[in-house]
Amino acid sequence: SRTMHCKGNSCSCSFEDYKLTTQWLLNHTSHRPKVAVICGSGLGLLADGAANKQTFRYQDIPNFPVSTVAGHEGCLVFGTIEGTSCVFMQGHFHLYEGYSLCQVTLPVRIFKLMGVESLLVTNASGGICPDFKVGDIMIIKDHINLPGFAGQHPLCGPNDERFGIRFPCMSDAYSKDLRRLVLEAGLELGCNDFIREGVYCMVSGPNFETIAEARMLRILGCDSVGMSTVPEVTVAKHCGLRVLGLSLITNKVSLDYSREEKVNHEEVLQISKMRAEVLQKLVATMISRCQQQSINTH
Ligand SMILES: O=P(O)(O)O[C@H]1O[C@H](CO)[C@@H](O)[C@H]1O
Ligand code: HPA
Repeated sequence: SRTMHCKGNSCSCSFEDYKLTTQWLLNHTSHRPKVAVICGSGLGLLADGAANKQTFRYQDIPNFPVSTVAGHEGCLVFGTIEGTSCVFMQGHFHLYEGYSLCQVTLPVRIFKLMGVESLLVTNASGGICPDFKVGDIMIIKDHINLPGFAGQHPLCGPNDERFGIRFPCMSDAYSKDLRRLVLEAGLELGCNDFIREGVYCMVSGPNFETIAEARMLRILGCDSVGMSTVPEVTVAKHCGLRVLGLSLITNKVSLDYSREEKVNHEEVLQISKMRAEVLQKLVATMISRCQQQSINTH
């Protein structure tokens, strides 16, 4: 059943909804993932390196939304990378698809209930920082939740203490340790000259920004802009997951009326494909290292 209860901007899936899906997955797979990876637009290939794969289509998983956007396969893939059990979402959900933010973030809470400890989120975004180039990988240092400012927030509605507290702290949403580890991994893999760090801003989409909007975002301190990730990260932080965010700069956002380039989704997917292999190596390295670090610190 697809039993989400949404009233206005307050959405709540009941604990039983999350439990039902979790139990269904636990009954259908023997994998017990410790790390979850959300693959952004065109980045489903990140799951390719996993061994002992078991794939479920979103439409076959009870309560799961389905992907409606090109570049999002709509599959949940369990597997292992260097002995670490993990799960990949090949495709994630967006506000612009018409989903409520509790549907968008439903998988995160299911991962938590399955025993996941770390979440690696990836996405495609437009570069606002003038120093960024197409193909750069931006480690997300922080975010701006623009829809959240307007009340489109996944934690609106009754708070379920079984997941987390009413007023979660967000000043440390992106783990400092994981950011350091990914910088080290990037250096070892020889991709440090296109790894950056910055602030990601979420807009609802689905249109790309006007030039005036892009200029506003730059003044607000945004380095890149996209239409996803922030709800999932917020819900992950609320329920105590460690988070790493990697944003692939697929286009430069126009900040200037004299520029003629016009962004489109095909270009976004093309750049994602181009960088998928290197991102795959980075993500694979991070899966084993972040789990190792988590074992060492507990
Ligand atoms: O889904 P992610 O990786 O964020 O992709 C980005 O690219 C798409 C637009 O081309 C939007 O979905 C935007 O959010
Ligand atoms: N704007 C918003 N979302 C995006 C962009 C962009 O320029 N590129 C990829 N996702």
